[in-house]
Amino acid sequence: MIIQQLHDHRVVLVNQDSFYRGLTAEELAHVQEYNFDHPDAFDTEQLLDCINTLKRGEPVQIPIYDFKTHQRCTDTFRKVNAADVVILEGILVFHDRRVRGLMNMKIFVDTDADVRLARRIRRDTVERGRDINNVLEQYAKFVKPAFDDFVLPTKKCADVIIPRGGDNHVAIDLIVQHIRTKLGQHDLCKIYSNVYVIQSTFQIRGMHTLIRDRETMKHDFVFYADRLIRLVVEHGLGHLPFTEKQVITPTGSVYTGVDFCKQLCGVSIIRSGESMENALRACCKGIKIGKILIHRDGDNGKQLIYEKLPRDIAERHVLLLDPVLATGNSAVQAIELLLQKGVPEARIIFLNLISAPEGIHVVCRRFPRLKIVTSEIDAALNEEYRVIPGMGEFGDRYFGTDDDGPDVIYDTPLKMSRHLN
Ligand SMILES: Nc1nc2c(ncn2[C@@H]2O[C@H](COP(=O)(O)OP(=O)(O)OP(=O)(O)O)[C@@H](O)[C@H]2O)c(=O)[nH]1
Ligand SMILES: O=P(O)(O)OC[C@H]1O[C@H](OP(=O)(O)OP(=O)(O)O)[C@H](O)[C@@H]1O
Ligand SMILES: O=c1cc[nH]c(=O)[nH]1
Repeated sequence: MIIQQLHDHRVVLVNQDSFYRGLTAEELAHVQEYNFDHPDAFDTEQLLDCINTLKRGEPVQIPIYDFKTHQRCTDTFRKVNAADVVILEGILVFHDRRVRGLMNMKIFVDTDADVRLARRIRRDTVERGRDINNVLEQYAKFVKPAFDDFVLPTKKCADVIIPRGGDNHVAIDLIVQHIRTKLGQHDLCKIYSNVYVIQSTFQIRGMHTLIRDRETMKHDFVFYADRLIRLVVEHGLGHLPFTEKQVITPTGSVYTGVDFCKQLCGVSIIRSGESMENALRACCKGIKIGKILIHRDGDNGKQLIYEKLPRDIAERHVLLLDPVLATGNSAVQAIELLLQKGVPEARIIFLNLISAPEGIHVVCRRFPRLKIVTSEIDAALNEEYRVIPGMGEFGDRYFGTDDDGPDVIYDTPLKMSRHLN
């Protein structure tokens, strides 16, 4: 049902059943004694191989198991293409810790025992050519004990437990929604749960097209950068905690809403970060704004030159402002300083227009509790540490210093030299 509703070629299904071992001649001779519900009945190593291959983005050949002959087809396989979402289903998929470790979301479908038995009788007599006595015997001897020993205990490993199985339309809708959201996200958001890319619209794409176009003049660059910055700031503020608040409307009715978070502070990384201050001030009346200046010297050398922050910054939620995240070096320096000043990592929201994947890896690995809010994640950094496709030097384009000869060349740029020369 999930796959039907998603109707998306980026979703594939893998059944644990396909990994049933074929029975040996000896086992076949005593098939009534064979326990098909024991974890050993599956080739879990092969299942692990297949899922790992799919997770690497490669297609796999999955065996085909015949429930009537208890054998695998020797010459045919089912090809499963590389996909963004792999749904693995089966009665014992949570038994092996290694298999569980490969899952991003674990769903346990909880159904009453009588429903399970009734379904099984119907299926095995109609689809698998068994008689009812045989089904009941197998149930009592193997299926029920195995459920108690191997299936039920794994219920606690699940992230979500769904009662009533396929009849639970609300649960299925929720799962489908969740997968759709994940499919719409950038790969880095799937890896790091603390990275948020604002939902793209054609308006946003249009603004990005303008600020990235090298033909765009300063006036338009500033106008569209400001519009995008305002959206990022509004989105970032949405990640602050809130408290519930009730007000009385002019009709005398109660409106239950929320109260904005207090104790905020903006911190801009000079110089480009200062372009984001107005948007923050426009949203948060009277907000205090601190400044940090970092000197970029060569590829790695970063030096803190200047900082001026509110004395009580440790008690505040900090909105760190810098429109470009490239190598992440400037951001790391600035965040380290905030942590030294006693700001808890989880209270820092880094607001950003364009991020390079390299910078996201660096910042997220080092500060997993901080949030990054950005409007687009670009493809990469080039060998000169410029964001590609990028928008060139943000600061020079925004502040109009991009036609001063050597200053536009990125080579070992010294932030300070631009400001002091
Ligand atoms: N008699 C018999 N039973 C088997 C054999 N292979 C698997 N089973 C039974 O089939 C069950 C697993 O099959 P599944 O089809 O995964 O069962 P399910 O997941 O509950 O239901 P489906 O939605 O129909 O797949 C186990 O409970 C086994 O008892 C077999 O070769 N012979
Ligand atoms: O992630 P990183 O590799 O550290 O690069 C990002 C930094 O580069 C830009 O500033 P720049 O040095 O160009 O100075 P500017 O703000 O004065 O333009 C940008 O505003 C960041 O601060
Ligand atoms: O491409 C880049 C990299 C760092 N800073 C910028 O402004 N642009």
